[in-house]
Amino acid sequence: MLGFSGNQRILSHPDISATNIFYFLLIPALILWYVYWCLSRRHMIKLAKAFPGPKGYPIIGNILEFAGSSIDIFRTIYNYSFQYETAAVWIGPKLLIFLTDPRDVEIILSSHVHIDKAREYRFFQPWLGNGLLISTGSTWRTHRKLIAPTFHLNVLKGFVNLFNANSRATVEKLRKECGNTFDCHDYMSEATVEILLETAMGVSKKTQDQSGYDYAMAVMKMCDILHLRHTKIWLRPDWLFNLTKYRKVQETLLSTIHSLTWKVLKSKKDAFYKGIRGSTAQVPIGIVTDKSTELESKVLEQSSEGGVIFGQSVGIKDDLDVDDNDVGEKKRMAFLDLMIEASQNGIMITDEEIKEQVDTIMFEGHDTTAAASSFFLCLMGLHPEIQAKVHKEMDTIFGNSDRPASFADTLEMKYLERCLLETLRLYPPVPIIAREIKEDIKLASGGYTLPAGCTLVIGTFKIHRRADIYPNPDVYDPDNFLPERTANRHYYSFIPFSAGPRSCVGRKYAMLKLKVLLSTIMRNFVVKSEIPESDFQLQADIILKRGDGFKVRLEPRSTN
Ligand code: HEM
Repeated sequence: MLGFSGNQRILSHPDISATNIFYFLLIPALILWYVYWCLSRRHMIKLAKAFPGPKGYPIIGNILEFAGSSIDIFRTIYNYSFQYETAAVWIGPKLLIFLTDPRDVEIILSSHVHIDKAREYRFFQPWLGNGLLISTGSTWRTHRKLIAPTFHLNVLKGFVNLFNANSRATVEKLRKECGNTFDCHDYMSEATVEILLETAMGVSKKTQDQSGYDYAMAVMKMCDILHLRHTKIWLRPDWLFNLTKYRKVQETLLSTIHSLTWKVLKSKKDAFYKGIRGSTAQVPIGIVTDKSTELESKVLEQSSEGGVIFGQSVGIKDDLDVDDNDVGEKKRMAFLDLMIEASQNGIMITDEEIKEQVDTIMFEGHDTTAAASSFFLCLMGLHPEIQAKVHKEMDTIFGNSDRPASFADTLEMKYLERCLLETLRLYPPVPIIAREIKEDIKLASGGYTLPAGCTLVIGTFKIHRRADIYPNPDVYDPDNFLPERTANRHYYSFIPFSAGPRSCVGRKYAMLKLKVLLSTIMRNFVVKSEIPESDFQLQADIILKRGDGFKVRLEPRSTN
């Protein structure tokens, strides 16, 4: 009673309100928390101090420099990369360490331990669930083992007819744009979504009442929201994000995206129960290409010996390069066929988990290749002399024939492949890779040690433009990928598909599909482009794109 009346007296005192008491206690509590927080991070702060990097303000660090649009942020980071090869940057309490030395990158990417994605990937969770891109630990290991063989070259060869059919359909759509200046990215996005549906997912694009275009647009807008959450600190906590308009927009976009994934899954399961295996998409008459040739077998033989296939994986063998003998007949299935078969045969994978993997492959498999092919076309338009060599190669392989490209033809597209690799060097669709570092790691360069608890950012874009690795690093020069030039380069100095155990599972799929799609386009058109590379407005919202659009003009090729 006494206490109650005492409290009452204090609270009714004109100068001591409940609010005053709250602030009176809050301030020391905050100071105590800050001191505790600093003490608990002493080790990280000490190791971070050894790194070079831009000076920041107390508490907020360098946050103000990363507050602009995605184009501004990209420019800030790129400009800093000239000042600092390795840099520590504080975004409020968060420590980011940027690496651009291939020797340091190798330590991280080749490791089977440092495979955890940065916390920022959690923003993908409502969309991709626990799919391959963001999962970790035993879930990731089990699913990676299941999924990697579905992108083996022997599976991919079976997709060539569908790659051709869809590439021809794209050419017919593009024909209507002849003479106009237009953004080719929309066409590339639609094509890459539809190709994925018909190949890796094995369903006909015609069974979807929603077009690949709507899906691609929803994915693009979802990436915008995720990018906002990465760069605007107030959108990071879920409870604050949920109060904003973006939450509602995200829900609508995810409903478009997930409705396609569920439809794909249902359609594939229906086919499975009817005993249908393989893609249900029809290959138009006249598209079917020749079976294996001598050249094909020779190159495949080389590939199983040393991973020599599609230039970018020279000398390194990973889980996509398993020998034919390691992959039993049963396992040689396309992605979704295998997922469904596995779930029916007692392998513990639920429908929800399959759906998360479908979402992951659909996202990773379309937006990346759409960006790569759009950059490729812009660069062709800007370099007529290089384009002429691509045309010459096409004429040498196909003559005057308009036959579809066979797998063996793609192996002969050596110059086009070099142009593609050079495009991925200058404009890697995934411009950075981020990891959560759980233990201190000694780096190879500069005597630095990465502190446990930091977020590591591998600057692929900058690594690809290091003057000590690539002479004239900003110049588009496909000869950078001549065998004699690649032979002496550090393997981790070209990592558009990442590398090591968490490398891109779809890299061979991507290269084969891009070769068929781009060769079909190049056989039919001359590409023109007026905006010089120095005026490209690069923006890195998850996938590297041009903020100003991928503007090109097409003219029909007279030889066809
Ligand atoms: C030019 C095209 C592509 C590029 C440049 C690319 C690049 C990458 C990169 C850099 C990563 C690692 C990301 C990270 O660690 O944060 C990655 C992972 C991944 N990519 Fe690709 N990708 C491409 C095409 C594809 C395709 C066509 C597919 C599937 C059909 C695919 C499926 C995946 C998956 C599932 C992962 C996660 C792998 C794992 O964590 O185990 N990608 N990709």
